[in-house]
Amino acid sequence: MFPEANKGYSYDDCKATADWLLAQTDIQPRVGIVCGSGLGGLAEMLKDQVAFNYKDIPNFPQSTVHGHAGRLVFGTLKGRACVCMQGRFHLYEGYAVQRITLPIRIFKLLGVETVILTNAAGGLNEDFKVGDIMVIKDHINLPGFAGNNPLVGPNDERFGVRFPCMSDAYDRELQQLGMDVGQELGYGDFLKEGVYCALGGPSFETIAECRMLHKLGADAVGMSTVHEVVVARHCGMRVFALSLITNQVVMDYDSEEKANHEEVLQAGKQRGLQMEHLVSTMVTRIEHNNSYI
Ligand SMILES: O=P(O)(O)O[C@H]1O[C@H](CO)[C@@H](O)[C@H]1O
Ligand SMILES: Nc1nc2[nH]cnc2c(=O)[nH]1
Repeated sequence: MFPEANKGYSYDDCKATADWLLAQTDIQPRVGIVCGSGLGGLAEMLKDQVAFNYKDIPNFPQSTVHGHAGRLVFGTLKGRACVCMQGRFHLYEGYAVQRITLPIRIFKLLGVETVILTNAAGGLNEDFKVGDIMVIKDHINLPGFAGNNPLVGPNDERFGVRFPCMSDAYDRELQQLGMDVGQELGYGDFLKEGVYCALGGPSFETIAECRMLHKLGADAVGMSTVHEVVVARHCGMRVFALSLITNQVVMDYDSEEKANHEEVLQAGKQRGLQMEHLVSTMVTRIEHNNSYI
């Protein structure tokens, strides 16, 4: 049964990688961060860095997408111990969904309690503009509808239960904290909340697909994050996630606009600093026992 679903992704495989990492750093991270396309600058903010190239980490996949550096960085943000993925993995790179999410299980075994994810996404909500930052309140996992869920395969109870709840996937207190911190930083004009929908990619959406996703209740569309969130929640970590709206999707047959990865990276450059500031301020407000200050 499930011949491929557990190859290299077992509890013992994850533990071996986590132990290998812990043996090489004194930093015991409580917060794990995943950086989206063009948003890896956040990792540079970490002090006392101990960094690993993905290619040097046993059992780790490799980054293949421009804008994803492929480094795992341990360090501190204003004294809080963190680990940061400077580059994530996507279904369209050809990895099994269990492999894409392997680092999230490694986060858990490193002692991470809270996961913060960022991504670049297309805006479906007509009220959104390029450069808006969306606090994700929920998601639609379209690959999951078709059975492409990272929890497919034998369930290891050491990670979590067979049928995990997802109605509380995005921690409500952290969402509130994100909105409060955003307001404090003066980001009110471009801070939004909404539902993120993931597709497999790598092709961007057709006009009909965008119209359909909008009708389904999605505010932003991308090709990542939801798999990581499912795995993080399965093993009991709290989740906070942000989308940077890097482009407005095309909904109109008269439009000449064409989505492309360069504009996605460009928007990341323009709003990257504020995203980094929002995330780093949040980190300083999360206590190690997962309450907030
Ligand atoms: O979700 P992240 O990794 O931010 O990347 C987003 O940007 C890329 C498309 O430009 C896709 O990979 C999409 O998912
Ligand atoms: N699927 C998808 N991913 C994105 N990532 C950044 N922009 C987009 C978009 O418009 N569609």
